[in-house]
Amino acid sequence: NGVTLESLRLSLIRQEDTIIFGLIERARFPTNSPTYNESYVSTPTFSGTLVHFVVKETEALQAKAGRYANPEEHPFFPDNLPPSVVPPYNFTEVLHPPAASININKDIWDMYFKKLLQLFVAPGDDGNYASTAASDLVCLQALSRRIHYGKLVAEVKFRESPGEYEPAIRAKDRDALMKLLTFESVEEEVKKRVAKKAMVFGQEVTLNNDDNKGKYKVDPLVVARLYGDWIIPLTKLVQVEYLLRRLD
Ligand SMILES: C=C(O[C@@H]1C=C(C(=O)O)C=C[C@H]1O)C(=O)O
Repeated sequence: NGVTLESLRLSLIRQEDTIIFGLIERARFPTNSPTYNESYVSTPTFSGTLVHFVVKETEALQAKAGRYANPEEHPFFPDNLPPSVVPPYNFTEVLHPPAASININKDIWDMYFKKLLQLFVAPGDDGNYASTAASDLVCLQALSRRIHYGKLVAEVKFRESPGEYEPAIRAKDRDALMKLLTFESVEEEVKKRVAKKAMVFGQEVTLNNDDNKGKYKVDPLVVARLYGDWIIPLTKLVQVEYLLRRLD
């Protein structure tokens, strides 16, 4: 049905733009720590941080609009989501059905708030907590989509050489699967390209073009590091999880 490793890689490349613009938008605001402080929100019906509140409420709305009927979308708070009010679209089934049980958004959430944020956001507080939470949501959804794309990538790799993957799947050998699905040269290209995109997208555009040399809205080296240390490893984790269920 037309899905190839090449077409999936092109989609991952396009998703880099979304992720980098998301980071640039979040970096407009300083840390704004009340966004992440449980004592800041007071309502009798919800206890948690403002960002938790915004993500949960937005997901409920988007679930009604049919967002999670798409197998490429994964909610951060899947419990008690309201049903969709729109008719189902007939998405082509590419994935092996047990794929639906894989959702590593808990890991993505922790990575984003405990590791990533402090690497590209300046300390400080400007009071824009609602906008801060909204831009965190955009980043989280873009990262989640990219990382769970690993399911499709793994399916295509499996179809290309089932004979190589099957023994490792039956042996539940995670290390062997990780080796099989890894393409180091592709990862190196990804890291270089995202650093370059961060330079291009994150420069100040002025008519007088020699003003802003070397000043970027998000540090290109940090973007490469986000990919190398977190985004790529989690995409590969999804691939391993998918492959382990591929013969169920
Ligand atoms: C996604 C792929 O699988 C692995 C993960 C990569 C990534 O997350 O960018 C890149 C190369 C592979 O090691 C791929 O092969 O394209």
